[in-house]
Amino acid sequence: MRSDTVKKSVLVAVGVIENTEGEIFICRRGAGQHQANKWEFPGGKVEAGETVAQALARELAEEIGIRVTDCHSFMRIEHDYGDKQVTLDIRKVTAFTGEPHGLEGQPSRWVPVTELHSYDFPAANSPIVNKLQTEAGH
Ligand SMILES: Nc1nc2c([nH]c(=O)n2[C@@H]2O[C@H](COP(=O)(O)OP(=O)(O)OP(=O)(O)O)[C@@H](O)[C@H]2O)c(=O)[nH]1
Ligand SMILES: [Mg+2]
Repeated sequence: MRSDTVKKSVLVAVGVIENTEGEIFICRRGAGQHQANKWEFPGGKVEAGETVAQALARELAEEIGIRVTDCHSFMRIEHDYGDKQVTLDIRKVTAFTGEPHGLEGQPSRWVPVTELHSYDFPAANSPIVNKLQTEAGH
């Protein structure tokens, strides 16, 4: 890449959705997607004119059919995959209506925080899993 070329980062709204048992909802990415077949926290790209909170609400309605009623900032991660640079703005979703399920045919499940490390997530996600485990006292 030429040294005067500035790589453009894709801003992504990501939801760490927690239930009352302290489990986290994760989905599996599709075979044709970037970071194919990895597990992820649901979310997607922030579109022009949207705030991160609006994008998160839209993505979680579209992908897993819930309505977010309470969330707060959890962390922000910049990561360069080489083929793509992403900025993940991660929000912890602590209240919602509806029961999350994969509306786009993607596998999904609730996972105890202590088991998250055994799932194959994109490399950018490691700090998220580490912070969740630290917060849970593990
Ligand atoms: N949703 C989500 N995206 C992630 C995570 N970790 C991570 O690196 N990403 C990256 O963020 C980027 C955008 O996410 P996305 O593919 O869900 O975007 P989207 O829902 O708008 O998808 P689309 O392009 O199929 O419409 C992808 O390059 C993906 O690899 C994660 O935990 N959740
Ligand atoms: Mg998505």
